[in-house]
Amino acid sequence: MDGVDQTAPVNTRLGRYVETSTGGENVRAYIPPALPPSPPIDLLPLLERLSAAERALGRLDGITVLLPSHELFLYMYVRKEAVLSSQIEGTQSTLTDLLRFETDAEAGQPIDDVREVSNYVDAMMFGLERMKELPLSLRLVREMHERLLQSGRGAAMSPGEFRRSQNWIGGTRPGNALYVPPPVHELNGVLAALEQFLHEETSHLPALIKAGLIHVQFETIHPFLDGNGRIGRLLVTLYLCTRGVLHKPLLYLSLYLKTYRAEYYRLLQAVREEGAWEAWLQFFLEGVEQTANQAFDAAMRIADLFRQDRERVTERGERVGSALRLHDFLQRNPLVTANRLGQETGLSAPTVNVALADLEKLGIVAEMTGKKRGRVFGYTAYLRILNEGTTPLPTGL
Ligand SMILES: Nc1ncnc2c1ncn2[C@@H]1O[C@H](COP(=O)(O)OP(=O)(O)OP(=O)(O)O)[C@@H](O)[C@H]1O
Repeated sequence: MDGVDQTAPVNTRLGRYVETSTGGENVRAYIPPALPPSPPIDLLPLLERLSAAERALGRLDGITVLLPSHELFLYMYVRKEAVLSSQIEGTQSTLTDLLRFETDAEAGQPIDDVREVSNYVDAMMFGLERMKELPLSLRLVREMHERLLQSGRGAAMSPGEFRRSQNWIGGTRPGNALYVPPPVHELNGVLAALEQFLHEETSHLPALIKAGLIHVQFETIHPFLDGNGRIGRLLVTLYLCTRGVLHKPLLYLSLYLKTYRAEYYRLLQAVREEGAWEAWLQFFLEGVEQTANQAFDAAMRIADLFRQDRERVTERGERVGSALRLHDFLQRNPLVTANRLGQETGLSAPTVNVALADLEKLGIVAEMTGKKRGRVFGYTAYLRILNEGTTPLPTGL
């Protein structure tokens, strides 16, 4: 490398640069060394954070036993993550838009935005199912990517395929980019090494630490033309599931990474430029702890809400059976059309209408469109908990 001080100690955590030409310009592309970092991660200053994150994660994982409705929570949580993760990417859809889209009701945001979020849900659900038959691997990552970009804006960005052209991050052209990931001819090598690290057991690093290393390495490689952030965030959760740290995919870091985006990007950059893995890991573990605690707290509040609302419906004493049936259905579908409620619960249209009016009087549901036809009902307090943190940022942030 030019300009390297030959007397300075070599930082073996750093990779190498190669000249490559793209967009008519010569740029220096970075090739990261394989994981784990060498010299090894200094775990001592991380221990306190690590054990706090592990505790929080264990508590969250425990709700799958504690909470009878954990499948519902997971179902909604996957959707919330899809909204947040897609907002990082720039779509303005809200959870309500997604749920409306899924109930065939009109969404408030451009259809492309909502479709993108819906594709993300699809990619996640697919990945979770596929992991039952295939180990976490490059193949699985590509298959998820194919679903993520299956339609809408992403369709032109080679869904399911690792890139065949040079990309860059930050800046308006390769020449002024913040970072240029590995050139195409080096991709196979760095990706194979990453795949190997997904399965290695000789480093004896804690699974959470490894999840943090894997995320950064994936972003540094940036193997796709688009969707690297979303797939890289998903990788963290799927990895923790394969390692048995989580029994259900309940941890999603998007809100944390969105909230502290500038710091997040700075730390990614510092790993590459200085080998500053420990600083990144501090930040990552803090994120795991915060996120796991928030998710646990939300799950508990949701369980309480369901119980209290059930009691309120029962105490009313009139037409309890049909109102409870609707309440039950709304827990799985907090946004639903009156027509669908009839179809799914087997109740007649007049019975559904009366039960809805009862639930409205109790303040449990509210009509969302203000229209006479195609009415959509929402389980408002439940939606409020689910929507926490998902209000889109003003554009430009
Ligand atoms: N300086 C950087 N070095 C390495 N990776 C970076 C850097 N800045 C950002 N990134 C990563 O690149 C991701 C964005 O890549 P890409 O646009 O392909 O993904 P996306 O899923 O379409 O977008 P997003 O992550 O914004 O939702 C970021 O989420 C982050 O993980």
